[in-house]
Amino acid sequence: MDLFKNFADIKAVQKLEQLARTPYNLAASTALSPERLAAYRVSSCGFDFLYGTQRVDAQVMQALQELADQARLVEQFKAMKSGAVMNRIIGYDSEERQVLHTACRDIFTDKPLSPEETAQAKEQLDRLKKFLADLDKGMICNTKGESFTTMVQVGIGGSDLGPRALYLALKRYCQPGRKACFIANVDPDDAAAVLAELDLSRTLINVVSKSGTTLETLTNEELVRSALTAAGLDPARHMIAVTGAGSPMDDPEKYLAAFHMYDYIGGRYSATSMVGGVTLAFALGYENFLELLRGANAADQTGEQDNITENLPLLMALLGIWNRNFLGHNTVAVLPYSQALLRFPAHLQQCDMESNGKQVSRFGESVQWKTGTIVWGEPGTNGQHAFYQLLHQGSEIVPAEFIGFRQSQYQEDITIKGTTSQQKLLANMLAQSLALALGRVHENPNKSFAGNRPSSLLIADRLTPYSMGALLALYENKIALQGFCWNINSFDQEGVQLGKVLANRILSELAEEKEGERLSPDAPELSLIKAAGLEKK
Ligand SMILES: O=P(O)(O)OC[C@H]1O[C@](O)(CO)[C@@H](O)[C@@H]1O
Repeated sequence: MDLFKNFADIKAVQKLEQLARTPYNLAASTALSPERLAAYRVSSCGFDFLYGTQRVDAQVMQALQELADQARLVEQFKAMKSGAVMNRIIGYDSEERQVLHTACRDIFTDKPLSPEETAQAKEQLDRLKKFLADLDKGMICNTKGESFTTMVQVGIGGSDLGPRALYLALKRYCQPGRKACFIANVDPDDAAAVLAELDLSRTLINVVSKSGTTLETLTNEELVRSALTAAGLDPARHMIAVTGAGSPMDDPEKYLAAFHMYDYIGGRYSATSMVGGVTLAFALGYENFLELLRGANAADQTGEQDNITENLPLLMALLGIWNRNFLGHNTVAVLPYSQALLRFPAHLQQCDMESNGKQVSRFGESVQWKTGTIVWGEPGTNGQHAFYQLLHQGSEIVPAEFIGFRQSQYQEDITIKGTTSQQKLLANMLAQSLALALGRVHENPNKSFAGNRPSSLLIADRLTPYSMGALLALYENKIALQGFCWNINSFDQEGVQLGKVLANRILSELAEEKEGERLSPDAPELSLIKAAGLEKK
């Protein structure tokens, strides 16, 4: 495909390499002038993005725009949204799929970019709306005629992390008498702890797996089924499913209701499909889920702008590439100053690292440049009392992405010494960004801060379904745009397969399956089973 180009062959890359020899010094006395902080600011889909505390200047910004243009990033993004087969490795066996999670939220126009897929998304939304209405009207209820109050989502990876992060972020908006819980880990204690808290008779179990083959999810499905049976309940009245059309789990007979997602939606990009939709709409209400989609759609539209100062996900992507490929920083910390976003960094870890943790280009060649960044993070201010020491004075420079909101969600606050808790929270976020940039000169070396450490700030008025949807899609789009720039396939995950194969071999051995399927006596799996003390006596 002539849209694909190797990163190293892009002219702007050489220019950026030159510029990276003398990057902007954030610790210089006049570095953070009012003019700079006002100029390095972009507003989009309800967020203000402040990047005056990144190590960029006008020349770098110009070169990053050239990089975007020469790599045809926006064209690739539009091609993705319009249904081009972006999930592929040319010349090799690969998934060969479209990448159309954006179609799930392109539902607010008469002219969606991918009409067929948006029609499928709308069909699923209509079915969900009807299901929820039937629950409200009491047409679907337990055997005693009582309503369901809780939905437990059983799924893992993309079938858990995004939906869970969004639910926790928006719990404030739960409908009265509704809540959601999540079981992901095959660790039986995960399920036991969740189930112990529930009245199963008032609970719906939502089993979510795109492939319908994931070991953890299928195991937990059986575990929950047996818990229902043990409680004298009929699983057929309590269990619903979300799965890929045609997957082994796609058997409506087994479930009270079943919803579909499609192979053109990657697991880690599926939170705005039925994978997130069923649980979120049950707990938060259908209208709030639509608001989330509206916010995500706004971020998808922003991603079509050519100019990096009008295209926030592109700007975020390019600043990340500047830090990764040109300034040589290996990790990025995502630091939400919002307790509700506590699992958002975990979701981004999958979304980003499973997408861009690749070393083969879309031409099937080994890449000669750095790709995916290590993503991690925790909410502030808690993180300040944990790992920020390393951010300020450690030998590793970690670019930080701060996220904050001017107002709290619950609006229950207290003024102490003239400021509210929300102001204290935000003051800390701004202070951290400044401290990283400016540093401090001190005669005692142990008390001095070198500064000149990059960060950016993403600020909106409030964490609502709309702003959460926008935030989610800004990051999803940032990640895809970075993958396009690195010329890697951000939409497959071959790197998770080997571990699954080996786990299955170990499990066959532990299950003492038939002779022909047992491991040979010198197999490393067998030696490790013995060394770990897991051998059957
Ligand atoms: O939804 P599924 O098919 O159960 O997959 C769960 C997760 O497993 C993975 O394939 C990785 O093992 C993820 O990409 C995916 O989100």
